[in-house]
Amino acid sequence: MGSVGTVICKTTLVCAPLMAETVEQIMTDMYKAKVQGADLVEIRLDYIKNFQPRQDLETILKKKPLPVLIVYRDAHITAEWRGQALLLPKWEGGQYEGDEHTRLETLHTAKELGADYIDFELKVASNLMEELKMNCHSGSKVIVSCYVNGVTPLEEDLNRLVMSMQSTGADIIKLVINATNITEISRIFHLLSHCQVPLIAYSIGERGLISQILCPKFGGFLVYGSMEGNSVPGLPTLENLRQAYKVEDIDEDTKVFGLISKPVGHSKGPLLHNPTFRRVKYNAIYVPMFVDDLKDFFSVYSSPEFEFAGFSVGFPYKEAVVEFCDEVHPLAKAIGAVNTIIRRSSDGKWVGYNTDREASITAIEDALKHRGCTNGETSFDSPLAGKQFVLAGAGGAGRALAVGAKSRGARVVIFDIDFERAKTLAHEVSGEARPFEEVFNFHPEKGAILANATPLGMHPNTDRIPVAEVTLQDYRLVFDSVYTPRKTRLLKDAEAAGAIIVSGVEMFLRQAIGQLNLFTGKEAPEEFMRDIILAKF
Ligand SMILES: O=C1C[C@@](O)(C(=O)O)C[C@@H](O)[C@@H]1O
Repeated sequence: MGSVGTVICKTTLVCAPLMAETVEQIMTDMYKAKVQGADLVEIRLDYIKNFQPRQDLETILKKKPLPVLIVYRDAHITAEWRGQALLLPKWEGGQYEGDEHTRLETLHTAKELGADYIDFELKVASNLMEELKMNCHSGSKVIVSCYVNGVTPLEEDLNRLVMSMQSTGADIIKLVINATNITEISRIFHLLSHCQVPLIAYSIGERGLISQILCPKFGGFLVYGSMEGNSVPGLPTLENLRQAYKVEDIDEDTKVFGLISKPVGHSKGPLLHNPTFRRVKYNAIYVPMFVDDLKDFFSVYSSPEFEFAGFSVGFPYKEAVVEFCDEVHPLAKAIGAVNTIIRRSSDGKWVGYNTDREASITAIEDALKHRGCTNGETSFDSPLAGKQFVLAGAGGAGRALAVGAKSRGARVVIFDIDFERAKTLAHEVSGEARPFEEVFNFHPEKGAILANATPLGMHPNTDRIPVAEVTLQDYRLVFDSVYTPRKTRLLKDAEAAGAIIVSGVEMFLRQAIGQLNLFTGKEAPEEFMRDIILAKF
């Protein structure tokens, strides 16, 4: 798709919205935004207290270290699109309570004083355009903006809306939606690829994040990034745009990979995969994809026009995603869970893999070996052989652990809140399922291994552990597949009880190494990836 559209902008700009209450603070923030990598700033005049239009604009525009986009939002502004009230999203919401004439006069003054861009809402733009164009001796560009806060219009309706915005004679168009499903973002990608005028188009919120990060691939005019310490909900930070995603390096040929999960914001995948792609000189980007419905997601994004090249699959989709793969690697099939999908370049088919199994089991084995817990005569025997392996959670991650432990000769005991699910998995690994109610009274064999594959312990449930604390002393090793936080409460308690502990970070790193090999077809730089993990966690 990136290749078929009319790509207007060669380089997408990064813009920091500033909402300070004093002109002094705006000046300070402008310099900070520049240091943090912004190409321009959007200044919200309506946030300035005791605003003196001409005087304050002169101060701001005379000394600006970066190009400036001026916005002056009315507190009551709504626009009409097909009879539906269009309200502003919160961070874009206006503060100005005065009369409309003064507001528009102020925007004209900003233009006259040399603001680089001025934003007019669609509702007022049509009447103003003639006047603005006649008065075009200043170099300011006019942005005509519109915010759709209700249901995202269908593609034809969005096209019509963009055309009506275009017909105002705007230099640049800005359209903001509030997507309730990631599939709605595909409409933004279409618009960005095909619009004849420079376009700023994105959705706010967690489901909309990809519209912002991938905007350079589809030729968007600018992307917003919030400043450090000033983060705006639903916007990426300047730091992430510049350092993790390096949006300046994204072009229409950049391959898109993403993590399909819900929730997704906790993942450290983008911080690990993106620098690694650059390290191995692979033109790709890895983004969080907040997915509500796998069927909808694949029905829209399987289309080759979006050029999505592969996915990591996280909680809670590792088992359900199997049916959306055209082929599944035998190992993943045996596990019944997929955490990696790639689009095979020869035929465009989705092929599913599992890199969790080896990642988790080798992390546990290496920790045991490191502490001298070998088993059997030769170093080829797994230290897990013959051990009791107690597993909490029989979902996607639990399946990988159970099948892995069984392959190493361990005896698996499974707890899951869903007893049927525990029984099914136990049957597959010739293990034993126990009702969840028993988990807090369950006393393992001395020297057993405990693995948590439930989300307990992960934010926001950081205080919870999946077994009774008193039983922890019986375990030789405790593993937690949760990796945010690095040391969960389970691991802290287990360490205090004398067990060897293995953090989910180790599994996370190893599964990502396996994924990177599959994503790029190149050998993953393991030391480089390990160093990132050490620095970022
Ligand atoms: O379990 C995990 C973690 C993960 O979901 C993440 O949070 O980045 C990514 C998955 O590939 C992996 O199997």
